[in-house]
Amino acid sequence: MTETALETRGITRDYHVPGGLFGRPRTVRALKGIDLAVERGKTLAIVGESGCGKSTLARIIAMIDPPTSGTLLIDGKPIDITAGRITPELRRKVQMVFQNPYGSLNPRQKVGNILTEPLKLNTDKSAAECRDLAMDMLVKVGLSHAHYNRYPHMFSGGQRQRIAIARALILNPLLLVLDEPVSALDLSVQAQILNLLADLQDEFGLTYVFVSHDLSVVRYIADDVMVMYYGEVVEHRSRDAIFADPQHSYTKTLFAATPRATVETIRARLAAKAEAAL
Ligand SMILES: Nc1ncnc2c1ncn2[C@@H]1O[C@H](COP(=O)(O)OP(=O)(O)OP(=O)(O)O)[C@@H](O)[C@H]1O
Repeated sequence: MTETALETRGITRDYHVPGGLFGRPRTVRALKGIDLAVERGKTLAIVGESGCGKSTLARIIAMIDPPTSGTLLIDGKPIDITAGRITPELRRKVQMVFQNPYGSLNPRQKVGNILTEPLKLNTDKSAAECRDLAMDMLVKVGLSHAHYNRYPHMFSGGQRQRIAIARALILNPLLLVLDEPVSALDLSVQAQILNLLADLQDEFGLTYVFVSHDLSVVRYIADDVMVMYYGEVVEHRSRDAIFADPQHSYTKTLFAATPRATVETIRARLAAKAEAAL
């Protein structure tokens, strides 16, 4: 195990766009040489406007898509993402949580199956052991054993995202790539999921790459913040430094254009709710 859970060196990604009726085929360079490193147990937030390349980078880090050039290193080892080269052991180390908890869970599978399937496919644990691990994980993400035999449609958005997080954690990964994991949720539910992610990070020593366009969320969850603009990194510093004194003109514009509720507001609402319930 290395101290650097994730590193990228000069990652680029081109998309080939076929020509339309009048246009010629062209190549879009979505990532223009991304260098980053994330220490074990830390959270790197990636921010930037729509289309700057956040999701493209997230999918490369999660080994879902290959880069056009450059190197991805997981736990210090360079990864070859071409078909068939990712071993189950490597696949296990990086898991992804998506924005939409409604679309990312198979509606035909019970929660128990959703959680035990990765264990059955990737480990040689018995059915009973898989079931016990899934039950434990349900409790760790704030659900209960009674949820094991229910279907995803029987849950709220926040609960579904808890199931998606449980599925991501069941194989004991090193790194979670979270692509806008709370942006489809109500503000108070967002705060609950962010608190859960923070608790799980402490408990399991997880490393997070957290993609978000919401700076109040980033301020709450991140250790470091990387700002992207048209496929390039324009600023990458500690959260406190970047929020106190953004250096790049694009970062300044981005931060100035964010009148969203702060996490302090979310927290205050949660506290008020809890008080009201007493
Ligand atoms: N499959 C694709 N084919 C062609 N171009 C693509 C494809 N996927 C992404 N792109 C382009 O690559 C660039 C980066 O897109 P990407 O989705 O990574 O950005 P993003 O920052 O995640 O945006 P959003 O916040 O809207 O998801 C954009 O110009 C986008 O149009």
